[in-house]
Amino acid sequence: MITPAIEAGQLTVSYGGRRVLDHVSFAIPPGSFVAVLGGNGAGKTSLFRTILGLNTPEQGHVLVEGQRFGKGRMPVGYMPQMRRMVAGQLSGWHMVAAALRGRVWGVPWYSAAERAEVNAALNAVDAWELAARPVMSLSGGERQRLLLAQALLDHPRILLLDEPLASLDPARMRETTRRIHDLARERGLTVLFSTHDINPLMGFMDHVLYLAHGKALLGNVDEVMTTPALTALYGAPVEVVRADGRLFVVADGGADTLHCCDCAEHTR
Ligand SMILES: Nc1ncnc2c1ncn2[C@@H]1O[C@H](COP(=O)(O)OP(=O)(O)OP(=O)(O)O)[C@@H](O)[C@H]1O
Repeated sequence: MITPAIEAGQLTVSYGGRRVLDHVSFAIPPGSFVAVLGGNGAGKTSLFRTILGLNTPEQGHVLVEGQRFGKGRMPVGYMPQMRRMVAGQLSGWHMVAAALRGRVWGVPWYSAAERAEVNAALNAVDAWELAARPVMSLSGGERQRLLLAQALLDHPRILLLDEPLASLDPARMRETTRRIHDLARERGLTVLFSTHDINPLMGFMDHVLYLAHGKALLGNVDEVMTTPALTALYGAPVEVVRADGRLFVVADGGADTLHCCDCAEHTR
């Protein structure tokens, strides 16, 4: 049997007794491109942080290529949500370089191999022109590219990307998704890609991992994005609507769009 890239077994994550993930189990096949969906507070970031070993599960486990985190070097690149990013006078190049493994903050010397690795990561996301610019002068989309370059350092086999489409306009969402998809296919990477809008990922993702009310459902788009499947997951009536070739998940009553088009670009 092929070892899953990521496997959760009865995974339970709580904060102060409040369960965010409640006995969640799934197995992500290696090399797959997975959209991680769910409304605000559904637990997407918590899941990523648990995979990275930054949260300790209350119960259950999560395995990366069959191992618990901390057992040897983990092949995982992480792109955090941009709102957690601290921008400053640092140039784009130095911001990416700061994420090199084993770097001591503030030490300005880089080996030739480290410089080559940073340059390669910047080139891979087409961000070479951002290398000399102060991060604080960059647009949201440009900062996203630097965060993605950071995640590519150290040759990961798995990428955890936390809302890489936040703050992008609709055309850029599609372009960014395509860039990540093509890069992942070229390198054989497994990608977990959290987003509030599934539509820019249409045609790119292999699976959807949908989180709601502490539970998770993994499958392909046609299995997960159905009214019965999501109603069962939420434990309350929701409707999956297709309109103009786009997918919407709407709570019963119509007013509350749970994800997709709750992003600023689509609610204006
Ligand atoms: N360190 C923490 N301490 C206490 N509660 C936390 C902590 N981290 C997250 N939470 C809570 O856990 C829940 C899940 O948060 P999480 O950030 O994982 O959700 P998310 O799906 O990524 O949300 P969003 O789409 O809004 O980014 C939220 O209610 C959040 O307030």
